[in-house]
Amino acid sequence: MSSLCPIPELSTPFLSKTEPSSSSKLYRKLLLPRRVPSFCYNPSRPLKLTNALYTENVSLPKPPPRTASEQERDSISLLNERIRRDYSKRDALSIRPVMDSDEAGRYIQLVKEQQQRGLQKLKGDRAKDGKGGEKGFSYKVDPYNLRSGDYVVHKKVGIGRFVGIKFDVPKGSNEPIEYVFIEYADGMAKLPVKQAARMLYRYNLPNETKRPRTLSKLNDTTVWERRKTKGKVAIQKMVVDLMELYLHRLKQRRPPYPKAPAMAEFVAQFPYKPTPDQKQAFIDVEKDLTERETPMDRLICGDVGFGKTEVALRAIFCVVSAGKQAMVLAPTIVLAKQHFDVISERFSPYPDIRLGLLSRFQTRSEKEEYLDMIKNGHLDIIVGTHSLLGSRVVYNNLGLLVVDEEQRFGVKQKEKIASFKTSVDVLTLSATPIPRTLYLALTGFRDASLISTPPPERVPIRTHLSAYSKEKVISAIKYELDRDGQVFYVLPRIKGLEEVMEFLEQSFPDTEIAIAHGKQYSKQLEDTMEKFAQGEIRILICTNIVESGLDIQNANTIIIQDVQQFGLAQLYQLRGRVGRADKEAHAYLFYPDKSLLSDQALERLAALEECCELGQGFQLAERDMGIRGFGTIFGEQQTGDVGNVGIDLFFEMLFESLSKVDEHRVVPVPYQDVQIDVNINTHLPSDYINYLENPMEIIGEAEEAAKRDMWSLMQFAENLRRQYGKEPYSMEILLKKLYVRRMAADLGISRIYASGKMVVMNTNMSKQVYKLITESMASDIHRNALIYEGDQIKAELLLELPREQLINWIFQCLSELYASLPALIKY
Ligand SMILES: Nc1ncnc2c1ncn2[C@@H]1O[C@H](COP(=O)(O)OP(=O)(O)OP(=O)(O)O)[C@@H](O)[C@H]1O
Repeated sequence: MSSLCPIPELSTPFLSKTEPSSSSKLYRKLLLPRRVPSFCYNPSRPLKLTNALYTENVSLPKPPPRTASEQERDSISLLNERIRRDYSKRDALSIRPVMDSDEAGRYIQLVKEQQQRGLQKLKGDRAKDGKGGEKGFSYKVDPYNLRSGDYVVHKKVGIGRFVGIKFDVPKGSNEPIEYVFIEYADGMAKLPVKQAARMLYRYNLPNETKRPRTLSKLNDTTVWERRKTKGKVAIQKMVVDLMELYLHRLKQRRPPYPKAPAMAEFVAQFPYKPTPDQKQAFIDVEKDLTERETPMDRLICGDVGFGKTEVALRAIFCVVSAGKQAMVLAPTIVLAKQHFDVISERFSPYPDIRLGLLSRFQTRSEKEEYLDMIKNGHLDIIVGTHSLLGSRVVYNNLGLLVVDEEQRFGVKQKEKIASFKTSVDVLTLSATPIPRTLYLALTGFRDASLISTPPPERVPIRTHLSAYSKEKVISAIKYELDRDGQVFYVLPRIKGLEEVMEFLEQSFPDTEIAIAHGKQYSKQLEDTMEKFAQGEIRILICTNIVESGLDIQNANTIIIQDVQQFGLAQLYQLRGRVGRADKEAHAYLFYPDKSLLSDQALERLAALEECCELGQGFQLAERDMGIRGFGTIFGEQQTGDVGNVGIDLFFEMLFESLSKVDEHRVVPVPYQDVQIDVNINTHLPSDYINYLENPMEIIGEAEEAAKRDMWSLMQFAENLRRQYGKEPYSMEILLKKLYVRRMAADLGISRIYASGKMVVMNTNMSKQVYKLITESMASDIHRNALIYEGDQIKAELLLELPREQLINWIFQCLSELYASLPALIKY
């Protein structure tokens, strides 16, 4: 038997303890050659050291393989893995705890007030609406608008399939009333129509036919409840990430820009009268730059062609006038070229402002020259694609980054863009319109300016919906070519493009026609697009790759074949390709044959035809846009959670979560103030102590790591295991106690003690937070044992547990509570 050796405890003296036999295998590792120097965890450089350990991994003594049961019961590893997952996600978002709770409290209040103003405006809008009804999003369905087969969501029961509406006689009456019949996995439900209108949500967007994984069960709603909770927590996490990013950004500092004296002149050179939304956006951006001390991170959101560019140009002028550089980032070289041309033109009266376009079509030496000019500050405005984000591009004095269509960049590039946000001002332009409702609800979370009205002289696009006919295609194209315009011809698939090409080449033999689709080599595609932009190609036969981006004022006819295969939002975006100047534009929507379309599809298309007024189509597609807009604002968090609960409930939960952001806040307790009154007196086996070499130091470092934060503690435990193998039971309990204290501190629990079968945790946690946390707990065992009473969380156990088992129980219970922490604001 191992001899036992007392070690100074963390807070209580060690107790002699015999190791359980199951862990005796673990001691085999003690026979392995020892690593010299001994465990070298350096509390002042924990991250660096971990990396070093990672890379040195090969030279470490390998712990003996662990049995399945050892692995299974290793709750520390499970917790560590989860923490690592959560942290790496937060790391990618550059979220770091940066403020104390008072400071955070003030910011949260600020965000809350801004949001309240947004919601107030929304109410005002509704009043203006005159009907008192909701404009924009309305969550509930009108049962009479449902089609047999549509998926619906009942908040209490879950996802079912709508069958129909029929008269039936309710119990205890002989008057038949109308019922909505819904099929569930285990039977049919009927709901009086009035009730259905209150209780039902749609699962899909109007023209989507996504199938849910399963239908819910009428007689067992537990699965549905779980899904709903999962959805709620996921949404809550997104909101918190957004909030934390915002708080983080508000901490950054830079001196405000001086108001450029030449600005008035620059403004006067804009040839148009700005729309009211543009005016507001100009004011917003100017305030961000010249009045605020935090770098700007503003989104300019508006439909294609609504005049976002001028907002960016004025920001550039302000920054460049102060002697700083501005970078304009576009997702493709064609768009970069487009921006370059516009900027060159607008800045032509200012020859001192030097402008460059970095493109991969440049020769190596040209590129080198450009890079040198950027580095030496000889270029003031640099336009280009993601190549501008590369490490070879060294800026001299970068002040502003303008990003066009950020959602079209890759993950790595977005991360790079995010990293700029802490030091330079960033203006993001997005052509994904955000529904006003969503925008207002999000006010306070992200700075955005909405341009929702088109420039005045824009002429509505004339939309023509009909069955496909070659004659109609020819006459539409002929009309456009005769007025020297250009034509987009869009098909839903690559297959079929060639066939259209043949037909058009025969009909218009002297016209330059080309094909563009996403599977082409990028060089070929960009060449084609460039030629189309230059007017060399007159007809572009393409897939929906033209859906966003291109601004070709001379292309004013778009033909969309097999229109039934496109989503409403897609059609809306596609149609927006044309009508970007003051010429009347035409959109021809062709379906193959009426008999092949469902009534429903036809009705929806007809709605698109009727909504030809500018902005009206937008209203029609608003809900659909909501999801994209949401992605734009949130940086495309996975909206996979939509599938769990359906679209309408998702948005309802989102709005609820947004409006309750300050309620979901946990104020951590300083680690030193947390009292764990469960006396564990353990002795570590002497073999292990000998093996550790410097056990007292290691224990001290463990405590230091726990004091610092969860990440450090996790790293400490992982390093310990990597170096010395899985610890013996007594050390595991010791570590668990540290974890318990750390988790308690983060959860706002100041004291944990046991009194008979009762475990009591004193906490500052609010009831709402407690509810959110416990609802999302994975195991019923812990959840069912917990009760919230004022400032205490209590658990009644079945029997009084021995102290080590009690620590195990508390460790498990807190680990589960801790899993919800990412969904909470933690300052
Ligand atoms: N207030 C205005 N009145 C009339 N025309 C305007 C106005 N503002 C901008 N324009 C013109 O409208 C056209 C489209 O504007 P702009 O390119 O800025 O749109 P955008 O919102 O940036 O679109 P995209 O998403 O394609 O980049 C340009 O030719 C621009 O000069």
